[in-house]
Amino acid sequence: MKTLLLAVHQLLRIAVRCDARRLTRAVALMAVGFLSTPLIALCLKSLTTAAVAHDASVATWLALCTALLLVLELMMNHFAHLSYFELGELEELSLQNEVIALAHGSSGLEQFDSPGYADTLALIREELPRTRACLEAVLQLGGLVLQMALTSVLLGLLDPWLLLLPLAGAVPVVAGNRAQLLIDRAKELAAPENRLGRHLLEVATTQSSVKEIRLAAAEDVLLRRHRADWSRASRVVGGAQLTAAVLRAAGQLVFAAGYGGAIYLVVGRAVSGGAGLGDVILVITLASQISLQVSTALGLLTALQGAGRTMERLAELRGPAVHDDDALTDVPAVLTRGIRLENVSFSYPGSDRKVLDEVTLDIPAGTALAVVGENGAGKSTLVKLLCGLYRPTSGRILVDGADLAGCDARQWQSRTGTLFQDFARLELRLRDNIGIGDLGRLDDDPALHTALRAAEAEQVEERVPGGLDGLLGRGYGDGAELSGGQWQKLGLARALMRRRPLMVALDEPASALDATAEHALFERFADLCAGASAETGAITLLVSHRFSTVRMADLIVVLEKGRVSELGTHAELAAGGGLYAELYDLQVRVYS
Ligand SMILES: Nc1ncnc2c1ncn2[C@@H]1O[C@H](COP(=O)(O)OP(=O)(O)OP(=O)(O)O)[C@@H](O)[C@H]1O
Repeated sequence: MKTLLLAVHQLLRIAVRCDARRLTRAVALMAVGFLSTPLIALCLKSLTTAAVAHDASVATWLALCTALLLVLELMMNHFAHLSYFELGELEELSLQNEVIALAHGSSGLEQFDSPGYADTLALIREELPRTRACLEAVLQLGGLVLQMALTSVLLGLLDPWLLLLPLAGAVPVVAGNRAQLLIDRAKELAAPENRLGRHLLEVATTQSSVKEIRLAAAEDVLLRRHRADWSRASRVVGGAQLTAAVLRAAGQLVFAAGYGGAIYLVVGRAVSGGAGLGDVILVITLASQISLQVSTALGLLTALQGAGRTMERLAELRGPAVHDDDALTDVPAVLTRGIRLENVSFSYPGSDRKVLDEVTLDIPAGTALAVVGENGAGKSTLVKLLCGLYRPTSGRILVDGADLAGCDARQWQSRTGTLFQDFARLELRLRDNIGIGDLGRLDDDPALHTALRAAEAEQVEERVPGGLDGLLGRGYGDGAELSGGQWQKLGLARALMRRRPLMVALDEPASALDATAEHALFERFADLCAGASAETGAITLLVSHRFSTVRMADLIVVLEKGRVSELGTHAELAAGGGLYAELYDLQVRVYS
């Protein structure tokens, strides 16, 4: 019941916010349409009585009234639909906007590491299109309540015992409600299997993975796993569906008994002379209407119960608001001292394993710092912490002496340009791919071209029909397909769009580039870093496994199992005989 009321409240609230006048018109039209139905039964009763009494003129008027009410019953819902169907679409849009806002409501990423959060988000995404029809369900349910109230009055006036009939009608509604709860709970239990099933389907059918799956002939393995996951999920949901069907049938049996009892009562009174033929017609008509009302209400409640669950899930997403609400300090306009990591340790949410362990590191303003280390050493994690996407589990990150945890993270992020190792391939216009790096300059073609040049990506633009306004990828349209290296260059151009950055962090920016492109990129890049450093004292952070690039940095830090094992210039570390020297020698030998 709470879930249902939540759905009704939220859907009406959003509709009022979207267009209160249109909603009022729809409610009025629906009310007229729904109230017509029991009035038809009343007219039929009087019509029968007039006909039995051979009163032709009253019978004629009543026949006209019945016809008019029938027209109202049929037409009002149709006109109401014209008012509320667009409202339903606006509701869905408003909820979609809220989901996007919630997913990005925090500057951090912690919530995305929780499997519960992922499940909730996946379920909401799946259910949202269904909310479009839910405003109609709320209005119809309101109409049914009015209809039921008028029906009860008419039955009660005839015989107070007949008031039991609408009560019997409530039994299948309550049973249906319970049944739906059982199904919802089962769906939640099966959510992880369903999520895995959907993911396997995606893995097996998306272009990026399909070639390797085919070469490995792994489709059978995936199919078997997919089938096993779905059948585990459907066993859980199937069991609940069966119990729910039994519950619903029991509720409907109670109503059928009430229906038979009411007709038996009024026919018995007619036989004994206590009621007229018109009364029998009234009860039979109203009882049939109640039967229809009950089955309609069951369908509507099911839809609204689902919408209520979606609203509850949205409330869950609103719940874990992540640490953006404290009094925040501004980030400095320019870096004078630099960034200091002070005993920084970090474990990902839900894990005790320290990915970074007591890292202490001074990065003076204007420094180009390279971070090296073996796979899994914690390099990308360090970048994410420096971007304010995660907070250290313990220790502090100081930006010119101010704790990053106390700074306005969004402001800090707006002063950092970052290319992640798993950079986004935005299957949108070329312009969006770069312009998202500085939304204020999305339509500033010269700025976009400068970023493209800086990332050595001018040729990518030439390759895209329509240039900056051309579509990339086949996500939703027939866009240009790019190579991995070309996508990476766009990611870099995006990172370089930031104006007056305080930190530019590039995580493996050349992993998909050929040697010539890499060399050209770093020559251009060194100039850019020098410019940014002179302007704002910006720090450049480069994560790379390629020592030809790393050696150009002012300072190099080596991470080993989340700890700083070496720190110095290339010359110092190469002569130091540690892991850096070992990896550097190995790479020089391999390439020579
Ligand atoms: N979102 C996450 N949740 C839990 N653990 C994670 C997450 N991301 C990374 N890790 C773990 O943290 C450790 C460090 O990962 P990270 O990506 O920082 O390493 P890296 O040094 O950048 O490695 P590579 O050179 O392979 O890119 C790894 O053991 C990884 O499994």
